[in-house]
Amino acid sequence: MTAVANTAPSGADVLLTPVEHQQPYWPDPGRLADVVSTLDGLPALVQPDECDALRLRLADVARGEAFLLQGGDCAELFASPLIEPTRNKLRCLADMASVLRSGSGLPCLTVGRIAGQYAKPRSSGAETRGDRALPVYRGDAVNDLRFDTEARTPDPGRLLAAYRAANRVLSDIRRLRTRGRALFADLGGDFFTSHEALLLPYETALTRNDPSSGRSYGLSGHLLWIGERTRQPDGPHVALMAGIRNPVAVKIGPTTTRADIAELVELLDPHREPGRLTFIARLGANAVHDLLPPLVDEVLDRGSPAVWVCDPMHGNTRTTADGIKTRRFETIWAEVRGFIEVHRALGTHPGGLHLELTSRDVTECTDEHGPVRERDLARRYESACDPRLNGDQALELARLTAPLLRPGVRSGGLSRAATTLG
Ligand SMILES: O=C[C@H](O)[C@H](O)COP(=O)(O)O
Ligand SMILES: C=C(OP(=O)(O)O)C(=O)O
Repeated sequence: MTAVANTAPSGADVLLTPVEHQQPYWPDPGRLADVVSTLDGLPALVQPDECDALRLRLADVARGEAFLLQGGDCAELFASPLIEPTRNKLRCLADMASVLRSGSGLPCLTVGRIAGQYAKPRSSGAETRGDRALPVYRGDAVNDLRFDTEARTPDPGRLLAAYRAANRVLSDIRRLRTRGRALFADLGGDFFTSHEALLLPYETALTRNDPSSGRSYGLSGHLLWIGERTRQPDGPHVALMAGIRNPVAVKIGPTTTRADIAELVELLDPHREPGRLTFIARLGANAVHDLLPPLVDEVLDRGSPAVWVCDPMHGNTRTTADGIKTRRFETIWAEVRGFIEVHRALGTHPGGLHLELTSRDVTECTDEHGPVRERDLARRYESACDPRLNGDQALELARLTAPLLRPGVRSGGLSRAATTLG
């Protein structure tokens, strides 16, 4: 497959030209080619059998026999005083998983937005401060958050730095697995990585053939997802994910149609394999009741066993009068509740949560009944991109969600899919 890589036109045009498929303009195509060839020669970050193991665990979720907790940073950073130790990230997910498990009676599968979440799709190519416009920050794998021209210029060398950073985090996870028995017991015995497969040159370089099965795997992470902005059925991201054997997910926003869902199912899971495909709905608290049912229905009509996960973050972002991007805890919770209600009404399984969160005591999302009001946001706003739940908010969301998972039909989606398949 040919990776799409945008190269810069010239000068200020870089700021103004819309980018294709969310690929940054790399000003030095020769350097990009060198980096890709270096990445081609580096060892895979994860192994095919680990991806297969996750697919099997996700099949349990597809059958309604487990719940998925997927969470972590909006944008991981290479290095910064704000960087959170891997152990703390895993502990936060482990605490949530314990609460979800004991409250719901279901096993909880934990997957981090971790060890690869270094690239961000953006709504605009430029960020303007005062009278100065620069390329927007697209994640540490592309450019630097600092607002100056050099820092914001996409640098292909950062793709190699992303590989090294992911490798370091994976080493941390492996070390914790050996030494942190209690931590891994709370995580559910195992832990998997995931990120948005956004940067095509990077993801293509880490797509490898597995000699034992003869199949291709995306070996930059266990679960790779396609974002809401790059989920076009005829786009390069869907084509790349269609060609790999990993479990894959697709984020779906409010403009998603039944026809989109139908095409995505055919392209990404033609064999209707439980655990292969996950839809991550991020529809917004106000829209979930109206928009989700026809999409779930289309999945059922297709005989697809796709897992349904709720991302209550990305459909509920707002900007304060002071220009701070935030989300209300109450609205996040309302979307989770709506998502579960829709699935209960349809007899399908509300399979999981996908959250931007941190164990750190940040003030990025407001909570009307907790300590973070709008006036507090600037106090400890550390995210490089979107607002995350802090440790207390994340645990509270798990506490509220768990009891709603207990009653109800647990195998609706798959059993209706099986019936349709005859
Ligand atoms: O995390 C997701 C996206 O990258 C983010 O929501 C885009 O934010 P923007 O609208 O500020 O570009
Ligand atoms: C960009 C993201 O989400 P979405 O594609 O749903 O906007 C994300 O989860 O980082």
